[in-house]
Amino acid sequence: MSIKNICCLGAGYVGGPTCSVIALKCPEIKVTVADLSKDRIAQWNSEKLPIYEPGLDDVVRKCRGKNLFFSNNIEESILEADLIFISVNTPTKINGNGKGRAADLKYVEGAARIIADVAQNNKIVVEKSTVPVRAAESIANILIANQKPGVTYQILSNPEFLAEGTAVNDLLNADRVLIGGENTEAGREAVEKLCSIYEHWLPRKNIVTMNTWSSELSKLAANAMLAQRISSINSLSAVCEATGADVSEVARAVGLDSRIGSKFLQASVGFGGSCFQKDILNLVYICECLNLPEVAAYWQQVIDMNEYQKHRFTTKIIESCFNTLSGKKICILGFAFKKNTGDTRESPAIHVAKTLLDEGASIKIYDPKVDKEQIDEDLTNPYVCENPENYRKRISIYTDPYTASKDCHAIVVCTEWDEFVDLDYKKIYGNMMKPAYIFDGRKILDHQALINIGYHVQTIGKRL
Ligand SMILES: NC(=O)c1ccc[n+]([C@@H]2O[C@H](COP(=O)([O-])OP(=O)(O)OC[C@H]3O[C@@H](n4cnc5c(N)ncnc54)[C@H](O)[C@@H]3O)[C@@H](O)[C@H]2O)c1
Ligand SMILES: O=c1ccn([C@@H]2O[C@H](COP(=O)(O)OP(=O)(O)O[C@H]3O[C@H](CO)[C@@H](O)[C@H](O)[C@H]3O)[C@@H](O)[C@H]2O)c(=O)[nH]1
Repeated sequence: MSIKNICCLGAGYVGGPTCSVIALKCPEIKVTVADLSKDRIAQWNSEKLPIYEPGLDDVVRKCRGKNLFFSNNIEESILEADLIFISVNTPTKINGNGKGRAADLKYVEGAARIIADVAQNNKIVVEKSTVPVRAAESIANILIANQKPGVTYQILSNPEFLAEGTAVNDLLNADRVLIGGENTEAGREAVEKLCSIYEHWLPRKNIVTMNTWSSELSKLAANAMLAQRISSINSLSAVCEATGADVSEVARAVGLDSRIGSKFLQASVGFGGSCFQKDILNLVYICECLNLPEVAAYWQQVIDMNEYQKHRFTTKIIESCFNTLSGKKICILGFAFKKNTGDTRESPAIHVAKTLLDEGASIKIYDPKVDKEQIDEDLTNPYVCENPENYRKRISIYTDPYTASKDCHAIVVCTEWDEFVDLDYKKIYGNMMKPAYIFDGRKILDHQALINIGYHVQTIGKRL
């Protein structure tokens, strides 16, 4: 029997867009995205979705209320479903064993327990969250230990590779879909059923099936290798600054080798986002637990290089501004971890803002998609600052870049939003303190044009 009813536990950056695209491409399947959070579900059911993703509004508008539903009724959604995606968050543990490195599987476990409690008939349970290798075994253990008579489960691994800011396009045109399952008749049958969903819009050759543990590890490996490229080019950006080479030219030359390729070689203030750091730390932890310390140290270096890059960038700002920021006003352009998203998780802008605040500066922030409340939460939570009021009185948030930069000593570009490229930098210069500095952490501006206006310009991987 083919899949008629899908439920997804977790209406976040993955569950929401993934299920919206499934609903769009599989009109005969009822798709319900269920979440514990009342606020999040209310937003999914409103005109303003909880996440900003280009193209997502259209997809949701086409399907919502027809075959796509967002609900807090988790039990009912599970009861009705033939196939259940677990798409809950798997953050880095903040307490206990593996603190600061291991993935916290409490939400995955919670989801498995609800399924075990509620299920009355056979279910295919699909691990979509990014998890440590062999997590599917833990899910299976919970389900089997609580199994009701006549109910059977198949657990599949189906990691998600979408990137924020391009999620809809990534889902519609996925390079590959991975599906890991058991090599038994029932396992292969479950894999086929999941394949048939993706085959509504992707060619079969893009759907790769493998054993469950390979599928789980491939997700961590893909993120580790993508982040490794960024850390590699960022490490070379330091060499460029010290020698007079230009990292964009080096990246172009290296990327033209078809064995290397040109993607993910953009030097920057450092990578951010909810995945790279978390997933590499998870990989490092797994390697340590497997008694592979050399492998753990190898991947840890990708994170260390990212920290070094963020630190190098903020040090450059402080040193350029006569080694003191006390009483100075600095404008931060961009707070999201990359363009075309409002997500700020692990954004390098948080590191930049914190360092500038700790140096005594006042900061004026503009980002086209990040809410004021989010910035306040990011900069005043206990992991970032000890005295929120001391920070708050020196943070202001603006809805346009011209007011944000007025009377500032420096502008720091933290996110590569397209609109920052075409600002009227002459007008901005006129309203800034002199000497006026620009620190381009994303290498998106026309540096020579800025120098001609009168700015002091610094960027990554190039001496100006
Ligand atoms: N964000 C990305 O771009 C991305 C891409 C690929 C993979 N991933 C992985 O996908 C997973 C989800 O990431 P995300 O960014 O969507 O997280 P998120 O925090 O945006 O969303 C997770 C949602 O799960 C909900 N939730 C937690 N426990 C639940 C339960 N028992 N039942 C129902 N809902 C529950 C939370 O309330 C939250 O709304 C993570 O493992 C992440 O590593 C993320
Ligand atoms: O050449 C580059 C490419 C990216 N970045 C930065 O790296 C971070 C991550 O960017 P990106 O990978 O595009 O976005 P994510 O949404 O974090 O997506 C990554 O993490 C997801 C979650 O696991 C995976 O599904 C995706 O395949 C993987 O690309 C951002 O801060 C980017 O600015 C650079 O600095 N230089």
